[in-house]
Amino acid sequence: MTRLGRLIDGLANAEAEIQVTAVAIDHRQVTRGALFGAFRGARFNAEDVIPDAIAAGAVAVITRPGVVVEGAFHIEADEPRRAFALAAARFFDRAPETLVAVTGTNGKTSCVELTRQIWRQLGHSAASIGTLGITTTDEQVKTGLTTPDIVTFLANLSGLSAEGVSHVAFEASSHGLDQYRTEGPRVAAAAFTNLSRDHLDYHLDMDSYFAAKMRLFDEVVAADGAAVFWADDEWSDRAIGHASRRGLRLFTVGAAGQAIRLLDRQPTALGQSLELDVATIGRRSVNLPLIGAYQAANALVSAGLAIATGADAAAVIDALARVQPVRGRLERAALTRSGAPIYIDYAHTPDALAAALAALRPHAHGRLIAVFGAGGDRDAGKRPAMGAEAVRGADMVIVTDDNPRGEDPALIRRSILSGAPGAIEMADRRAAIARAVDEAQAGDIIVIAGKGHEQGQIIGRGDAMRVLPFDDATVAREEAGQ
Ligand SMILES: CC(=O)N[C@H]1[C@@H](OP(=O)(O)OP(=O)(O)OC[C@H]2O[C@@H](n3ccc(=O)[nH]c3=O)[C@H](O)[C@@H]2O)O[C@H](CO)[C@@H](O)[C@@H]1O[C@H](C)C(=O)N[C@@H](C)C(=O)N[C@H](CCC(=O)O)C(=O)O
Ligand SMILES: Nc1ncnc2c1ncn2[C@@H]1O[C@H](COP(=O)(O)OP(=O)(O)OP(=O)(O)O)[C@@H](O)[C@H]1O
Ligand SMILES: N[C@H](CCC[C@H](N)C(=O)O)C(=O)O
Ligand SMILES: [Mg+2]
Repeated sequence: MTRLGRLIDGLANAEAEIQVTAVAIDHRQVTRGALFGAFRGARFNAEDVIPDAIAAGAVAVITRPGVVVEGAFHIEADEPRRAFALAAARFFDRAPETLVAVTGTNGKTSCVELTRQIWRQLGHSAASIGTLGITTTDEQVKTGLTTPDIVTFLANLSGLSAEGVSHVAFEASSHGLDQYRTEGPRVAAAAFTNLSRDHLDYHLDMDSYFAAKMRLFDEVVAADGAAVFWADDEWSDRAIGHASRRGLRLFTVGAAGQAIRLLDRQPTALGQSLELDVATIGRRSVNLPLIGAYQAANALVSAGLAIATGADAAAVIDALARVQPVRGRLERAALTRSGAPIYIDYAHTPDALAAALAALRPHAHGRLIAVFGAGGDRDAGKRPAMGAEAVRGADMVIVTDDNPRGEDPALIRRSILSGAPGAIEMADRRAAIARAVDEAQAGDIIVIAGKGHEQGQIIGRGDAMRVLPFDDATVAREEAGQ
């Protein structure tokens, strides 16, 4: 319980004394004494249910200007989601001391997980929040979204802090940034991995998509904070420009990086050796136990985040030699009877597919066989480009289903196939995996992309939506006879 005056500045005496017992953004979760944020969304307009929220006990309501609120104190704000987030952050009060955020089209989950692992090796109590859920040393709890809604986010940060977690890395998705899902607590450092086509169903064009991500550097990270950039992406310089204009401390990593320069990278059987030039400590060699250029990039961004928030650079670089693979990201799940390894990867964009195939290519003495699809009710324009990257990077391509949601799966496959001449179509994902297993010879590699850690196929939308249990790694093992 707290005074409204502690959550919102500049209130008159009477309003400042209103007692607030909870914060909510869904009218079905409003309890007596709640501060309610009523927002217009893509599917629902919560402004229509303000009377219900007040009947349920809301004592104050934040909305955009001009909305009618009767029977509770009304706070009008041009950016109501932001105003609510800032008030809610004060309500929850406590958050881990060191909070860092990662944005970018691909690599967010990998980076928050690797950053958590590095911190843990350095002896900190650390957690990550993102697509995999909330991960601590002891457990993983699912949230359903990459960036949870603001109330879930703040409540979890408060809970983690109460459990003694001092360091948290979280994924800032473009949807999350656009909807102010992570405002409020002090973010000490923010990182950018890369930008390529995804989510244009929501953001409409690449410039708007980029702009949504740049809010992380323009507004969310603390003014005296740090910004870590993968320097080798075609969008990196523009992103760095945002951080420079804000006066953030810059840490660039990669072949063009200043803080950690990647001098050389050589694949080894189970990983890769990296030659680095690290600011303040000089040249270092490290054996990273993860394969592929993209995983080296994510490891360096994660190292950058740890160093930028005060960790000892030499200890951080040493920690890279002991990181564990990230679930569903180039995870080696099974071996076929003919001896071909089967990898599971979460590539669901054209760029990610290219990166995953490039990562595996040096390890394939024979053919690279790719099995993948594309999600329904998501950016449709990426589908032919995913097909094109698959036929460019693999020797055999099998197009199948991946969460068709409310769309006709045959049309999704047809769209992918329009960019993938010569690809095989197999609607049923298990049958597609079985076909790949059947085809693979010794020396070949199979990659099953798009679902990574996911545990189901999402079919239908709205009330008709169902999730059929499906785990690529389990099916791969079963079809390989393991
Ligand atoms: C497009 C999108 O991002 N939608 C998310 C967003 O919706 P929205 O704000 O438009 O909400 P809405 O459902 O229209 O409702 C508007 C408001 O009314 C409230 N409400 C709603 C219903 C009701 O009965 N009463 C009520 O008060 C809601 O709490 C909300 O505040 O906020 C909702 C509540 O937090 C989310 O559930 C919803 O996620 C949908 C299900 C979703 O699929 N989101 C995906 C696309 C997403 O966010 N993905 C990103 C990136 C993925 C990645 O690349 O990793 C992610 O961060 O996960
Ligand atoms: N740095 C990178 N560069 C290019 N591709 C990458 C990079 N990191 C990851 N990928 C590809 O993207 C896939 C997803 O990686 P990850 O889950 O870390 O990204 P994400 O940004 O969290 O994705 P999402 O938007 O779904 O949350 C990987 O399986 C890989 O195929
Ligand atoms: N976070 C991403 C995951 C996509 C994974 C893929 N399996 C799909 O369903 O499209 C999204 O919601 O767009
Ligand atoms: Mg993610």
